[in-house]
Amino acid sequence: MTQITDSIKELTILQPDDWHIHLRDDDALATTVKHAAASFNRVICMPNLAPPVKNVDDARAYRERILQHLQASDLEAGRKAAFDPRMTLYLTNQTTPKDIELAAQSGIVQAVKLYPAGATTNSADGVTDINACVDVFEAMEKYNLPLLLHGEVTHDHVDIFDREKRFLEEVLAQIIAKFPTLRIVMEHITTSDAADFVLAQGNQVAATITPQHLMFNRNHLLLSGIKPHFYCLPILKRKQHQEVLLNVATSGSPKFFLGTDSAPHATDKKEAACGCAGCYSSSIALPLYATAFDSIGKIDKLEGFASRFGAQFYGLPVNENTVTLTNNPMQVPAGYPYFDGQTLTPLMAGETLPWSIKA
Ligand SMILES: NC(=O)N[C@@H](CC(=O)O)C(=O)O
Ligand SMILES: [Zn+2]
Ligand SMILES: [Zn+2]
Repeated sequence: MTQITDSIKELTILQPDDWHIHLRDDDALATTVKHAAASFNRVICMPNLAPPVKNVDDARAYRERILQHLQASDLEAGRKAAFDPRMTLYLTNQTTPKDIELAAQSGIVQAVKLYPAGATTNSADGVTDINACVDVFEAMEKYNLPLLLHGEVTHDHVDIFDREKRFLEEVLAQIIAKFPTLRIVMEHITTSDAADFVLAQGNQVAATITPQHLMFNRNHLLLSGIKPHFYCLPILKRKQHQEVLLNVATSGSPKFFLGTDSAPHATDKKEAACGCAGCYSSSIALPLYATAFDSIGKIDKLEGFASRFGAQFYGLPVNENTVTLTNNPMQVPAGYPYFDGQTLTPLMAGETLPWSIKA
């Protein structure tokens, strides 16, 4: 499907899906849904609302709120029909096998998300003891519902840059050993350790990769003044890790696929003495990924990563419509209007990207 024409530098690929996005709720949806639906067909909506999406009823109600904003938006009819928010349940210490059974039968819940308690934004209700989840993991195996992981340990004494690596050894390896057929996605991987770990497992274990972890490293966050819009969790790592992530994302391995982790926080919540974690990228995600892939001459690998491998992992058909990216530069907006008069600052605000979406 990938068509590259050297002279005009255009790339037409099957419509991508975003397998990890935060749309938030209520008034925030007026901004986030429009941006997501402009680029993606299926999106996996993360459940870390306050309160979280804990069961099928919550998921169904949240999905309805999302779809209402889609109808209210100015999208043309074709895109409306294709946009399909897929829901996740937030795993808590109280989640039961029955919740899993109902989720699997619902037709709208695509996966279950595990946040170690305290690991990231709105994770206070997350799991405190993985051993208490045994019957739930068994049910997920039985009903073939994947487990999505925010893969970081949370002990105070573990350095922030080591938390993902420690999770692989101390938590993920145990889960895989006990539940060998459970399908697992390590979300937003940030290290060569995670890439190697995922590669060493069977096909039931995969990973998503964000645009920021492909394009940036901790120098971008911390050198020449702290840059709050590069702050997300898991935190950006060393350049060596960035390079490995870019290599595996462009390798053609179906274990790695697109998940933006687009995580909106109003500008004044990011540019603050105690700034929130999360990069907003959904509106410019395709130009960002195209720029990252093209930076090492691998733009031809974008379609697999963005439009095929995620669907394949989740057992869904690939999309039928296409999107064309062009090597015409675009300027990233300085900000977007957000609810209650706030603004939202995207990743790379005000900067120029070499790739854009063809109208
Ligand atoms: N990635 C982030 O830094 N933040 C996400 C939560 C998450 O995905 O960990 C958010 O919801 O803000
Ligand atoms: Zn996370
Ligand atoms: Zn996330």
